Amino acid sequence: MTTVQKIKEVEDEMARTQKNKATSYHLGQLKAKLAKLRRELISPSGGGGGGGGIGFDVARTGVASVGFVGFPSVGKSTLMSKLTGTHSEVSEIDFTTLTTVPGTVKVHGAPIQILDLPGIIEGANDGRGRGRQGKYIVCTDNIVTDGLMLVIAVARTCNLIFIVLDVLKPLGDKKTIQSELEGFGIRLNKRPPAIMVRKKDKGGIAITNTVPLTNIDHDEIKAVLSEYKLSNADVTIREPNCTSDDLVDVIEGNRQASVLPLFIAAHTATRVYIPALYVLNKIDAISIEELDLLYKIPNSVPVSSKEWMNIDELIEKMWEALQLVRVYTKPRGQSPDYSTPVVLRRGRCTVDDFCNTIHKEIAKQMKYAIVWGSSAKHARGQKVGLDHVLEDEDVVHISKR
Ligand SMILES: Nc1nc2c(ncn2[C@@H]2O[C@H](COP(=O)(O)OP(=O)(O)OP(=O)(O)O)[C@@H](O)[C@H]2O)c(=O)[nH]1
Ligand SMILES: [K+]
Ligand SMILES: [Mg+2]
Repeated sequence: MTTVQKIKEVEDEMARTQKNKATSYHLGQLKAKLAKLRRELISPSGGGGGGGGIGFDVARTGVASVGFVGFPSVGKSTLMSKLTGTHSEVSEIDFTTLTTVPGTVKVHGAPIQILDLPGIIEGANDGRGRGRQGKYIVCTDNIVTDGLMLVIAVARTCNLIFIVLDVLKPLGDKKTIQSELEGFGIRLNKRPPAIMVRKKDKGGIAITNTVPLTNIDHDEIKAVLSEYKLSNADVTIREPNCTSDDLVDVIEGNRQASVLPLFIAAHTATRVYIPALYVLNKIDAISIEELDLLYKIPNSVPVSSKEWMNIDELIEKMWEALQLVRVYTKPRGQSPDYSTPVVLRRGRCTVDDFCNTIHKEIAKQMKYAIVWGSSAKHARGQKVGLDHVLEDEDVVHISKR
């Protein structure tokens, strides 16, 4: 049986099983099994097609990347071509784009890589998906690429995902795409669950919760743990409305950190937490009243790629979601260089990060730095060390020994 067939079997069994007290242990086991099988599918050795080939290893440029994910013909390539000036084939025929097409757009001085991707579809039996594992296959010349695996593999490495939707098609598509990505460890607009699992040598399973357990019970927790062969562990749950999926995420997320005791902090290994924007395309084809309703969808931006409507708002939202920090260099006795900012990411924007981005020797040579801008205490500039956290549009002078 292939991994895909095994996944299908577990999914079917989960669909057949009603959630109640008597089944919660069994459901917990199934959840964990499913997570393990999906991981197998995306790992290079898993034979799922996730391990490379055309389009998987695009040269990465720019300071951050945005991947375009959506069903066929929603207008991904139209948007990408117009944003970046790079040609990516457009047509009304589905599956026009067959591989990753990179382009670059400069936003507020920072080059951002845009990755146009093939359309993905749900389900197998509509005659379009053919080949290896039955699902989501795109064929080019003699090369067979597993389209979904390509999209998943590239999307996992992006700093932001645009889920592109066609406003003329049912917006339920949003849910479908989200759950496809979720199934492969991509968490959109979420943070790692506040759950800690600490492995011990003995003492069995001890569960502590600082919030009420509304969506998971002790049986289900134990079932998930036993699937991962954890028979002695302390589990601390601070996540409100924690589910067995959250628990699986945390355990899967830490799978590779085999050092004991095992402190399980997510956002490692197989779970990735990526911000997403829902780009509602083709608004040129709907009425103002319909447009008003669209504005109520969270994290969404209605646009028309073809008619270049509301693209400014899209670029601004993209900029905010990327959380980039531009820092301008000021050489001694000269004015700051505003033309080429050093671009850092929020959370990794200390003076040390700034130095290392320029050259790995600079931090060693630095005596102190002077910072002007919102992170500085005074307008005349503040003398700081390597630990100082910079803000967007700060100006920095590095004084060397
Ligand atoms: N009315 C309207 N049509 C659009 C818009 N954007 C794209 N289209 C049309 O939608 C069709 C599909 O556009 P593509 O850019 O090829 O779509 P895609 O999502 O890249 O498609 P695949 O690569 O096949 O997945 C084309 O006929 C475009 O001209 C838009 O904003 N408004
Ligand atoms: K198309
Ligand atoms: Mg396309």
